[in-house]
Amino acid sequence: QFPRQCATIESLRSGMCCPDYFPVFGPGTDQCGVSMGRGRCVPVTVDSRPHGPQYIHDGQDDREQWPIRFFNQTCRCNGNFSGYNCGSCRPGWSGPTCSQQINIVRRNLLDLSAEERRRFVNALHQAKVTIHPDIVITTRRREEIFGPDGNTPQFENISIYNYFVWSHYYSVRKTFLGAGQQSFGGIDFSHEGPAFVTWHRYHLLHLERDMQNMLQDPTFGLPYWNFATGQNTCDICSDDLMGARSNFDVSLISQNSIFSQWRVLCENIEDYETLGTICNSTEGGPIRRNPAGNVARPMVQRLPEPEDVARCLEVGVFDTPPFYSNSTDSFRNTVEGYSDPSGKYDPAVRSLHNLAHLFLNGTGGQTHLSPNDPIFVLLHTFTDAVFDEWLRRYSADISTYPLENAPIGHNRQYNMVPFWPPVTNNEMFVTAPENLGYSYEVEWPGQALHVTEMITIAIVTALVLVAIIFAAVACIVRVKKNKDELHQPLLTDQYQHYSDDYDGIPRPSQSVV
Ligand SMILES: O=C1C=c2cc(C(=O)O)[nH]c2=CC1=O
Repeated sequence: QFPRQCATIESLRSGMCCPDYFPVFGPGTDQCGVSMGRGRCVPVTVDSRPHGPQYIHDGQDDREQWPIRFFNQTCRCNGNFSGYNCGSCRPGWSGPTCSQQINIVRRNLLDLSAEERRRFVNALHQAKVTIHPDIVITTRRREEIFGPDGNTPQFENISIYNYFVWSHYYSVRKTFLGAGQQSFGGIDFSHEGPAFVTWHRYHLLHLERDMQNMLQDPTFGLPYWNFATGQNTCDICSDDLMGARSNFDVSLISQNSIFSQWRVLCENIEDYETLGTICNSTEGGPIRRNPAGNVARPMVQRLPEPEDVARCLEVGVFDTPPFYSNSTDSFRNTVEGYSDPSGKYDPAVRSLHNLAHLFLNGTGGQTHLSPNDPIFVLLHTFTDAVFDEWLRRYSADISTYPLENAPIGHNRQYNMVPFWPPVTNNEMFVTAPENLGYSYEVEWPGQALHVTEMITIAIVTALVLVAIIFAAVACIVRVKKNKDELHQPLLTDQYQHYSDDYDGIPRPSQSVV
């Protein structure tokens, strides 16, 4: 969450986190790359608009008005420069002066060749075991951050992938209210509100960027898992991808997969909640996964259908009051999966993103743990692809993204917790190819038909058919009649009489034809 350079007593005491970019003349001489015009150190801007009624313990949580409890000065970078010291480029830009535009393609995992699959799995594993070069995590709440002796800052190193896991945990952890008191759970900075899509978008961008740097490959793109194919099986759970099922334990991953060796972070949730501690980088047990195996909840033994995605994309309003998990006719609540795919809120329903999580039935289905299962990455890139398609179809209409009164952390201008440098939800509400330098190689299912539409189409088709039959019959009758007329004898009775009488001499009452 914070740059290693800022994890010091001095930095915390001063509230300033503006690391040098290229300090030729000693520490503090090139804060934010100021000497080369990359950026400068400025006060942090925080969202101080009111939040919704769900959170009732103002003043008690370090994540309020993020990141002001830790730092109040940060780098603001110029142009396309970006990052904690303005040493990197904004998404979509690369090169030494960040002037080259780039586009990363995120592809369907199942479309990757055998070699591409192998490289992706290896890259994930490398991220799991490589210490993050820039970021450290806090392992205590702010009031305990100076350590027991008041002089030992409570930060830890963490691997690149484990930082991805930890940042999700930190965004969903409960508010500690004191020893002996129950922690407060009505708080979540990344789910059940409009920031669901923006937060997870940034979360993925961060991992993708970290992996690009680790691999020294600026073209590396995260693939996606289309979890809405109409099949109710985990089609990416094979040993060349996310790992098959173990033959020895239905809820473990096969030993032929490297992911069977992964160990999960943030398991000791009861400890964190009762002791007021924070998950650290210590790993625990293996990933558990039992797709479609939750016999106690048959509703989550299936995956979403392609029509569910098509229908969800027809919900044209981004979010609706109360901007929470009970919002109805809200695209965000529909793709998140608390509403049915047509947008109607129903407390008994789990669809799209939520259904895919619950289908995994194990580590990937528990919010504080879910990113430990690498399927999380692929499930969320697909969810982000749906969000991006929505942004394209509705011209990124932000008018229904609330500026205030959304659940805490979800207002439009709120800095997403726990990222550094500060980045607002607003900044992720843009079409990805044009603004963030990546796009999805994906085909969307056709427009879904509602039952009423299907009935209307059936009735209209039937009426048209009846009309065609009538017209055809009328046509046949008319043709037949015309034919009959043509076959009339050329000399009628009347003509015969006339010709019988005709002697070649015209008379006033007779005429020659
Ligand atoms: O990891 C997650 C697990 C989830 C379970 C639900 C649910 O609807 O019960 N939602 C989830 C979101 C997650 O991110």
